[in-house]
Amino acid sequence: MSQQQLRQQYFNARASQTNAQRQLAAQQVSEHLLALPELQVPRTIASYYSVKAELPTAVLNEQLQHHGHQISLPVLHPFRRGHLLFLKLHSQTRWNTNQFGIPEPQLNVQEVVPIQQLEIILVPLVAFDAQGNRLGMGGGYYDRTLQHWYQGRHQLLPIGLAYDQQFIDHLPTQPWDIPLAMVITPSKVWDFRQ
Ligand SMILES: Nc1nc2c(c(=O)[nH]1)N(C=O)[C@@H](CNc1ccc(C(=O)N[C@@H](CCC(=O)O)C(=O)O)cc1)CN2
Ligand SMILES: Nc1ncnc2c1ncn2[C@@H]1O[C@H](COP(=O)(O)OP(=O)(O)OP(=O)(O)O)[C@@H](O)[C@H]1O
Repeated sequence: MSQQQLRQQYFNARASQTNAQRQLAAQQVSEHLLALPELQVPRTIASYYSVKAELPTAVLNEQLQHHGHQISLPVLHPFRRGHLLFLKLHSQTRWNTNQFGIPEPQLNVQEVVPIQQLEIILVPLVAFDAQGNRLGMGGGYYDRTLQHWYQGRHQLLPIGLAYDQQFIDHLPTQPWDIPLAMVITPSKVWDFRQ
């Protein structure tokens, strides 16, 4: 099956969840995440603003903040095409909608969190496999973000958030794909680190 056919199939799997299933799944994923040893001290975390059929992050982001973690959200880079910036989320955050219809904090250099400072990055995905490979929306945004992390040697834990139905045994990989360290679903915490 082609990458595009896989994306369509798993896009449909994600979309088939009812609202009640989505909220329950988000709560279960949130509990697994907050229980990780890595989150027992305050962390600098990049999350995402969920849209459409994605695993909802609104409650999760609030709970993370409530536990003392600093949350930032992705913003499409104004001139580096295909790249993301991460901006702090707080009660005064002003919002824009990007070209994909996704809300993002208004660009303000003072709110930018350099990738090198991020400790954990929560990644949306369409499908993931048993090696931690990820199929995304096809923009390559997270591949580019994680590549920065790979090249610098700083610690960053990329964690995918997903429904159980997004699992596939084996995804075809591309040379630029960088595997996730973990994926959290309602029923399981997948840890792909040795
Ligand atoms: N919530 C969320 N934020 C995110 C991502 C994501 O996947 N989810 N991204 C992950 O990279 C980045 C944005 N990348 C994107 C890349 C492509 C499309 C896209 O092709 N959208 C289709 C609509 C798909 C649909 O039918 O819902 C489009 O605009 O035609 C969207 C986001 C950064 N922020
Ligand atoms: N590190 C990189 N450097 C240059 N180009 C890249 C890099 N990563 C990805 N790309 C380009 O981005 C395009 C989309 O990649 P891919 O289909 O793997 O995206 P994705 O991981 O599904 O999307 P996203 O991360 O936005 O959710 C590819 O065609 C590739 O050319």
